[in-house]
Amino acid sequence: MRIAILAIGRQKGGPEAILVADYLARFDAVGRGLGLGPARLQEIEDKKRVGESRLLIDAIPDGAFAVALDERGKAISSRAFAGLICAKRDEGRRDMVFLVGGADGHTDALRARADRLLGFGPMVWPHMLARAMLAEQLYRAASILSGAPYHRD
Ligand SMILES: C[S@@+](CC[C@H](N)C(=O)[O-])C[C@H]1O[C@@H](n2cnc3c(N)ncnc32)[C@H](O)[C@@H]1O
Repeated sequence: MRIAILAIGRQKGGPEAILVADYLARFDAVGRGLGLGPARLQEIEDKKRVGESRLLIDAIPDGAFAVALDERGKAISSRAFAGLICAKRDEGRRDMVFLVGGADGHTDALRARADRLLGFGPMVWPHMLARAMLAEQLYRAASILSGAPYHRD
């Protein structure tokens, strides 16, 4: 199952970009044996929130399970997150995508389109940091599913 982070904004270099690239490469290395990956980051740019959310919706591949990252979303444990990815893979989904908004967040239309709203708690995180946190959780999920000792409860 292919994974994509569809994210508003472009980042040229910087610590968050290094973290995203590093964790997605680690995800691919562990996920290869699990039927997971490749994982990619697709950056999308627009200047208005409505336009941004529309571009994110349009970038969702047909049949993909879409998870919108949103501070209003439900927070789940890393093991539950791994379980969600595993369940979508086992359903035979070809794509799972994660939608990260810009400075103004997502529209109601995007939230309605998403199959799941995922929160990292009620605090608002910078969108570039949210990407990096998500990439780490993807790697952690793959490690959990592979039985590697990276994750400790
Ligand atoms: C700066 S935040 C947008 C905040 C905006 N006030 C809103 O209403 O969503 C940019 C993006 O980062 C992600 N993000 C920020 N904090 C988050 C959190 N606590 N949980 C999940 N995603 C978060 C979301 O994808 C959000 O659209």
